[in-house]
Amino acid sequence: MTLLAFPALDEAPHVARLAAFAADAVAAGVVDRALLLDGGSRDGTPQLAARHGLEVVDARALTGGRALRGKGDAVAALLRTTDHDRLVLLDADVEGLATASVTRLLAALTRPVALVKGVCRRLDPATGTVRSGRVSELVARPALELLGSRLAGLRDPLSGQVAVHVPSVRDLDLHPGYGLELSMLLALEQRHGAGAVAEVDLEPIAHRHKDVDELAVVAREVLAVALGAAAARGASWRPDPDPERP
Ligand SMILES: O=c1ccn([C@@H]2O[C@H](COP(=O)(O)OP(=O)(O)O)[C@@H](O)[C@H]2O)c(=O)[nH]1
Ligand SMILES: O=C(O)[C@@H](COP(=O)(O)O)O[C@H]1O[C@H](CO)[C@@H](O)[C@H](O)[C@H]1O
Repeated sequence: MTLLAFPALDEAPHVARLAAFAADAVAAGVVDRALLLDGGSRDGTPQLAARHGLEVVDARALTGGRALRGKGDAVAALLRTTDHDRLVLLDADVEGLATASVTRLLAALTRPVALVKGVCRRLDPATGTVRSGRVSELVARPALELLGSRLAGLRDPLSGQVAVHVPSVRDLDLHPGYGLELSMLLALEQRHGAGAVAEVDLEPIAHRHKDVDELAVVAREVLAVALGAAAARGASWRPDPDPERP
């Protein structure tokens, strides 16, 4: 059984689109259930979703009322409590995807793959060019390279558009905030090898772009995961300082 969830914190402007997306995906039989995973919105997101007929799960109810520490905390709570064996996550603010994107993610979720990352090329409306996310380019991929991870070859390591095999990821040690994506990659690689992760191309997307101050918070949390992984490798581990240079 397959669940589609939109992790959302204060995403009211996107709710009508998400409700229509969810209805289409269920009607097409691509997923069995779809819901908005609310992380404690204060802008009326859950109420608006309910009015549009989109099921809402308050992530705080999944943690016994404990305050949430971020997206990773909400997603981990859903992973621990769902009885669906496949979960598709799509960021609530990402526009440009279609039901076919979900189909493509799920089609690649066959053993030994436990996590399929959707490559989300950002469409820059000003120039018409596409690129990956800034934290992916500047923090996550360099960190994966320095850690010697085979996953450094991923094109969009921090993509929030993913399909996962729930039993393979539900007890992984996941970062409670924006480090969720990198922590899931590294924990899966450690347990099952890099072959547990696959990537598929999705449509070019548009989403809200944080300014540098906001993005620094994301980068810090992603870096915290990388530093934790480095520490776990022990004193004998040394990064190759110039892995890319001739
Ligand atoms: O505490 C949080 C923070 C973010 N999000 C959601 O996680 C997704 C990705 O977050 P955001 O857009 O802030 O990250 P970005 O993609 O801009 O780095 C979005 O759907 C957010 O609404 C969440 O559910 N809980
Ligand atoms: O990669 C990134 O730099 C950020 C921001 O992307 P942009 O440079 O604003 O397109 O977005 C990603 O990282 C977040 C934190 O892990 C994820 O939650 C997003 O889904 C992902 O798109």
